[in-house]
Amino acid sequence: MSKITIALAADHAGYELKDLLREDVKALGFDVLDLGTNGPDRVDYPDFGSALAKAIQNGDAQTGILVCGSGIGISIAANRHKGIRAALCHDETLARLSREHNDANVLVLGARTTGIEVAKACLKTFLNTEFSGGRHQGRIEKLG
Ligand SMILES: O=C(CO)[C@H](O)[C@H](O)[C@H](O)COP(=O)(O)O
Repeated sequence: MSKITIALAADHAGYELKDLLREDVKALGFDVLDLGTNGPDRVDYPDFGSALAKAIQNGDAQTGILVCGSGIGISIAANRHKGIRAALCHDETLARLSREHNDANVLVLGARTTGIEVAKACLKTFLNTEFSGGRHQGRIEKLG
């Protein structure tokens, strides 16, 4: 069976946290698709949120991690794409619920709002939590 690929992307505000999380993703045994950005030069978060959403839509990755300054702009960008359920999470409870109830396929973090240890905990919980299905399944389907 082929390994699950996790795509990561960030803007200039989020690339350092993205790079830290990339190592955690690898350590958990997943393949990684890093879509940048890779330095502090200013870039536009819609470009990176959209690139990651397209990578999931076309099957290059099954799950995504997005980071911008607040997490808000890059969430909006990703969620404009059909089939993408990007969840901006500020703690482990939200990361768990985003998987159990919303079957989120993209975890979004704000590098300027969330500390490194909380971000790492959110990542681990997100990747280790299954969708609960049941009453939540029909709600997911209504999202399109
Ligand atoms: O947080 C963001 C969008 O919601 C982005 O990271 C932007 O960088 C943020 O809007 C701040 O922009 P700046 O160019 O870094 O001042």
